[in-house]
Amino acid sequence: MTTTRGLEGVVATTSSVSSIIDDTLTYAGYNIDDLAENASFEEVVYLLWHRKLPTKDQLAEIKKELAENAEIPQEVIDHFKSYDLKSVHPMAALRTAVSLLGLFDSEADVMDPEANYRKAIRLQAKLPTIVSAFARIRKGLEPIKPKSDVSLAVNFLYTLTGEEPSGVAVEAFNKALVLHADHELNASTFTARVCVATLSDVYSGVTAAIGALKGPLHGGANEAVMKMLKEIGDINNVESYLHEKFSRKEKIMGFGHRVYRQGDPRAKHLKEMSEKLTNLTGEPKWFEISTKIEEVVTSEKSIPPNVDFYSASMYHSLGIDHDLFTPIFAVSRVSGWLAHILEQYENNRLIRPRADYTGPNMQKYVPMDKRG
Ligand SMILES: CC(=O)SCCNC(=O)CCNC(=O)[C@H](O)C(C)(C)COP(=O)(O)OP(=O)(O)OC[C@H]1O[C@@H](n2cnc3c(N)ncnc32)[C@H](O)[C@@H]1OP(=O)(O)O
Ligand SMILES: O=C([O-])CC(=O)C(=O)O
Repeated sequence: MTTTRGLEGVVATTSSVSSIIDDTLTYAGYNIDDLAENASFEEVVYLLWHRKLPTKDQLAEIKKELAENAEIPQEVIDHFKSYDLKSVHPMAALRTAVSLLGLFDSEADVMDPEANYRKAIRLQAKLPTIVSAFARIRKGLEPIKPKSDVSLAVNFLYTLTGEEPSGVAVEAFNKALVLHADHELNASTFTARVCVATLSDVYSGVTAAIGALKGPLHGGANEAVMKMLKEIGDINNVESYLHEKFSRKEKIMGFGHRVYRQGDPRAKHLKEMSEKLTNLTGEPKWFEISTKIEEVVTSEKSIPPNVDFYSASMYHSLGIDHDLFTPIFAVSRVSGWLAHILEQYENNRLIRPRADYTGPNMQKYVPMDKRG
């Protein structure tokens, strides 16, 4: 048996949801640059789930369905309130809340395609509300009821802050949602597919995926980037900080990618937004530190930034708590997970690779009193 560590380069399934070919990312054949400039997040959700752009009526319908399903059960809110949330990471809270949500869905274990689509709508609609409710409850604030007639981007920012978001904030947030929505067979999507390939349910698949996204080698990197920016604190500290990291052979968060070689096509959009928003908020230093980091890491290590690098300073400029960056990634990526989960059910086969055993052989059972 030959082993491929980390399954690098292994093609584990076919998929028509998204593709990465020669460093170009497409959702159902539409280039990410095109979608980032032109599409609403709801259009992208529809595209990922149906592989075609919605008509005006179809878009109105999915927007209505998402807005109408955005409220979460009072029990989930009460559950959050029953914990001391100071030391709870919002990704752990989200993972638990999604699992809990399944208990309030009478269709949770109904496996027909229509029921699974309805669950996809409910999950996509409720994830933003879970994140904003958690963020408020841990500050001693009451959660805010989502509106039934606004976009998902508006609803998230509104239920987070209680204020009508500015046009600039909505535009930037919508674009970030579009850019994070899907990414072929990344670790969390693969996790979701492995889970539901046992014919487990949609809630289990999404719960498992959230767990995989949480780690700093995957979605958790955006929070880690902001931590690094704060540790550096001043543009004059960038080189010494990075050189110390290089000498300790530590990874620089927000750089590198398993698939992209020349660079992540999403990073330039986030870089543009980070520049604009950090200037608008009067804190250009976060952008300046970021570009200096990029300059040093690319010139000395030839490793380009990924999607998690400039999203950090961009979300910071929107006034979002740093540990909510990864949950926001999940708010967008759940659209991709759900597209892949539905695709997996359509043509399912159990996913079960092999392991090359490296332990001892021919061991004989030793009674307890003879063990050294
Ligand atoms: C949404 C996302 O998930 S995007 C990725 C988010 N994650 C991060 O930003 C964390 C930092 N980056 C990384 O850890 C990696 O680049 C990953 C996890 C993204 C990809 O990992 P892999 O494909 O397994 O690459 P691997 O870790 O083997 O790195 C290959 C080489 O590049 C180096 N390298 C890769 N990324 C980095 C980095 N960010 N900083 C410094 N060196 C790096 C490794 O040290 C290794 O060097 P070596 O061959 O001398 O040992
Ligand atoms: O594809 C990957 O390995 C990670 C990534 O960029 C993503 O999930 O967006």
